[in-house]
Amino acid sequence: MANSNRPTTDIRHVYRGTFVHSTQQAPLQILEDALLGVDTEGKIAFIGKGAELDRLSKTFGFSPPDITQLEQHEFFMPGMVDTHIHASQYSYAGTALDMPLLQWLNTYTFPVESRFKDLGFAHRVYTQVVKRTLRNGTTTACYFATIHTDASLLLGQIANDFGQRALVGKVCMDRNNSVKHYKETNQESQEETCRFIAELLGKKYPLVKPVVTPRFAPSCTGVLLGQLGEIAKNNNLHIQSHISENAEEVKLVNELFPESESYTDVYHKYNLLTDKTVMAHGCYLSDEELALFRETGASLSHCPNSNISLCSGVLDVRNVLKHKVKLGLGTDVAGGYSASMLDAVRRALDSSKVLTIQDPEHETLSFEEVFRLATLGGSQALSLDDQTGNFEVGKDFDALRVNVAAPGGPIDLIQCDGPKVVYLSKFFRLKCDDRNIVEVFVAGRKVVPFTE
Ligand SMILES: Nc1nc2[nH]cnc2c(=O)[nH]1
Ligand SMILES: [Zn+2]
Repeated sequence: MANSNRPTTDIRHVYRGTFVHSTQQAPLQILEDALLGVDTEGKIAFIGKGAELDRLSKTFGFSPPDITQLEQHEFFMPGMVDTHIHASQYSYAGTALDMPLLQWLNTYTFPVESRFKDLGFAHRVYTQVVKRTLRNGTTTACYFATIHTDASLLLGQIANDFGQRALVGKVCMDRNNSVKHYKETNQESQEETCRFIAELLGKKYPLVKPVVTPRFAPSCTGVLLGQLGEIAKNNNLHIQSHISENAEEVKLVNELFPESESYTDVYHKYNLLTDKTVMAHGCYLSDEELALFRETGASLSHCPNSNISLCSGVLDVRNVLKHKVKLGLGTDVAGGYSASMLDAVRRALDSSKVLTIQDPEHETLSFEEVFRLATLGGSQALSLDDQTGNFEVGKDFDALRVNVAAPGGPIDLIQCDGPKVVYLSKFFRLKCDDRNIVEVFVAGRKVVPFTE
C-alpha cells in the first residue's frame, strides 16, 4: 500500500475505516483501518494504513480532525458499473416477462419505447431510473435510450444533473419493427446519431458520453450497421449492442446475414467490434467467436436476471473468463426485472450454480469473482478502468459507503466480530438494498442522499 502514495495537490476529504475492492491480482482485497484521501478534483490522492497517519498527514497536508471515521459496521466499496440497462424500459420493469425475446420486443418493448417521443414522459421515467440506480449503488451506467434524439439528450442531461457517470445511446433500428410509429430509415438513423453525438459532446458534461447504439443485428440493415461502424470510428466512440441472447434470434441473424460466418462476424464485418464495444448477453457464442472478442478487445455484459426472466439462456462466465474476454454485469432492465446491481450479483452467482448442477465439473464462480465483475470488471468492459472500478490512486473516487447494520435494514448481524468478508457477503446475499447504501460518491462528489 505504501508505494501507491504520491504527493498531490489539495486534499478535500480523508476517510478512515474498512475499504474493500478488487485488483487485477486479487478479486477481493479488504483493507482494514485504511486511510483514503480525495483531492479537489475528486481523484484518489492516496490510500494507506491508519498507522501511517502521521506521515500521510504531513505529506498531503491534512490534519486529523479533518478525517471522516467510518462506524464499526461500515465499509467503503467501489461504485458499481451497470454495463447494460435500458433506461426507457424502466417504466414497465417487473412486468411483462411471459414471452421469449423476439415476441417480447414486439408486444411490450417497442410500444413502450415509442412513447419517448413525449419529452414529459421521458423526463419522468429517466429521472426515476437515474435516481433509483444511483440509490442502489450504480455510479456508472451504460444506457440504451430510444430512437428519439431529444429524449436521449434529456437522459444525458438528467444523468449529469444527478452526478451519475454514464454512457448514453440513442437507439438505431431501420427494420423488422412491427410498431407503426417506432421506426426510422437508415438515413434518419445515421443523421440523428450524428446530431445526438454532436449535441451531447457539445454539452461538455464531464461524466456523460455518447455511445453508438445499433439495437441488434435483426433490427438493422447491413447498410445501417456499416454507417454506425464508420461514425464510431471517426469519432473514437463507444459502441453497444446485443449479441447471441436467444436461440431464435441467432437463427434469425444467420438467415438475415447468410454471407457472415457467425453473429460475431456480422458485427466484425461492419467495424463494430473494437476495444470500446460492449455487447450484451452472448449466451450462445462459440469459442471461435469468443476468440474474436478477445482479438478485437470487445467486451461482454452478463445480464443474468434477463437471461433467466426471458428464458433466453445461461452464459458460461467461466468460459468467457478463460478466453480472457473483458466482462461486466448488467441489469438489462426491463428484460431483467431489477434495476439494482446487487440483484445482478446474486443472479450471477445463482446462474453459475445452475451450470454446476448441470455439470459438476463446472467451476462455480466465487462470490469474490462476481464482486469484481460488478466493479472493476464492469469498468474494464466499458474501457473506463482508467477512471473508475477500484480504489487505485489517480482514479476518481466512485464509492459506496455501506452500513451492513443500517437501522431497519434486512440483516441481523449475529457474528458481530466475524471477519469483514462476512459483512460483505451478507451485504450482497441477504437482500440488502438502498437502506444499507448510506452514501454514494461519484468523482468525489456525494450524490446520495440527494440534495433536492
Ligand atoms: N433483452 C433485450 N434484448 C434485446 N435485443 C434487442 N433489443 C433488446 C432489448 O430491448 N432487450
Ligand atoms: Zn438489453
